[in-house]
Amino acid sequence: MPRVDIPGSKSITARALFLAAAADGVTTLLRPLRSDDTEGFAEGLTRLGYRLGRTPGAWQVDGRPQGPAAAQAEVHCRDGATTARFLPTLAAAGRGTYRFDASAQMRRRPLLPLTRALRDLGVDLRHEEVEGHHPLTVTAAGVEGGEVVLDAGQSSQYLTALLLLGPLTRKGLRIRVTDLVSAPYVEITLAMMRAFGVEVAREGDVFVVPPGGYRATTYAIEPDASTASYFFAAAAVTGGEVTVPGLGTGALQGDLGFVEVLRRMGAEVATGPDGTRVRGTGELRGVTVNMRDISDTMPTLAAIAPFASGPVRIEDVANTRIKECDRLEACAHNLRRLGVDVATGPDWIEIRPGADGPKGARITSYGDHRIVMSFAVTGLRVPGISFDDPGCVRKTFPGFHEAFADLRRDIVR
Ligand SMILES: O=C(O)C1=C[C@@H](OP(=O)(O)O)[C@@H](O)[C@H](O)C1
Ligand SMILES: C=C(OP(=O)(O)O)C(=O)O
Repeated sequence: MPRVDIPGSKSITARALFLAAAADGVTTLLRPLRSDDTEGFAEGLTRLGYRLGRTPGAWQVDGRPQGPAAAQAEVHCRDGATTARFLPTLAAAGRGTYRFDASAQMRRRPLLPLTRALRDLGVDLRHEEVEGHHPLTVTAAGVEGGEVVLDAGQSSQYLTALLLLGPLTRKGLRIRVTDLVSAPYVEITLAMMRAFGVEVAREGDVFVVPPGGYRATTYAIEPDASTASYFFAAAAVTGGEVTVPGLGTGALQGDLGFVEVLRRMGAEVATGPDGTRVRGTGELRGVTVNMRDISDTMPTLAAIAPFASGPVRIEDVANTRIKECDRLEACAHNLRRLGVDVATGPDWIEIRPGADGPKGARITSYGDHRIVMSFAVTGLRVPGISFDDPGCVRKTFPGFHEAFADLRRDIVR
């Protein structure tokens, strides 16, 4: 029965790099994710003047509580929203002039609520072309701190960026949050700040972050739960069994909650201290599910929905329209090409499986790793599925196609 070693979490690697760079001392990160997003994050730190030592299983970072060593830098954030939102925020704590640009895809994605909050805190930040989008320049002179109001209804990454900045400010931060999406990602942030010596207090909708900086440590990165969703889904649709070690009851990532959706649909799920196992039972029921907390797994569910015995309705996922692509439309377009009946609304998608089942088609990737990885799961049961841009998986899992081919050999009878 396949045990699948899933690469490290993108979200945890990005936060760990920020925290290690900001900490006093040398931090060792164990099992970091090596992918375009996290390599881009690490390269950005190097450009800002941080010293990183990298071997395949461990990265060492020389922390600088006073901020970037470089007085001037140009950083290209590639496609990574964590890079594009966290690094300008880190740079604001230093002294110098830092310019950030990103890929065409990332340039389209917003960050105005974050940059507005940084400006409210006194940071000199200019968008060069379109207000609230990359490219932008931060002319940094340290951050005093104080109270700030933030709308994180588009992205929790705005809140994570400010939380991570808090201990680097002179007075600390009080962040009043008016709306919040993807809330479990904030829990990851708080747990990791704790591991680097900072306890954030909560007073209703206010997050209180103390000043005083971070402590360097050795930090082990858990496997990526969003990546694991493709392997769990594969078990559910093929009647196979998949165990992912390292994602157990103590896991930090909300996306592990995707297995609860599979359980509701009929799969057998066992989560223990050391990992999670999913077994397909041959039954896959329709389901209505709110995915506001775990929306990176929306495409995974959409791609297996055609095999369900009834309609699958996914709700409260408006912000999937401002990810690597408009994921609701990308899923709908590709499902229709497979011959599946689909409807979408501003924040929902409903997939109505037909009697004939899906047929093969060339999937439009939209440069989105999750579209490719999700429809690869559909391809386990539908012959003739191919992709126009299979390589875009490099954003979070460059070895995905090889790992999935191994899984196919093991579980598809
Ligand atoms: O903080 C993070 O690491 C992430 C938060 C989520 O984004 P939003 O908060 O924008 O939904 C998630 O979709 C993304 O893949 C990673
Ligand atoms: C939305 C995603 O990435 P990010 O926002 O970090 O670019 C993702 O990985 O699905």
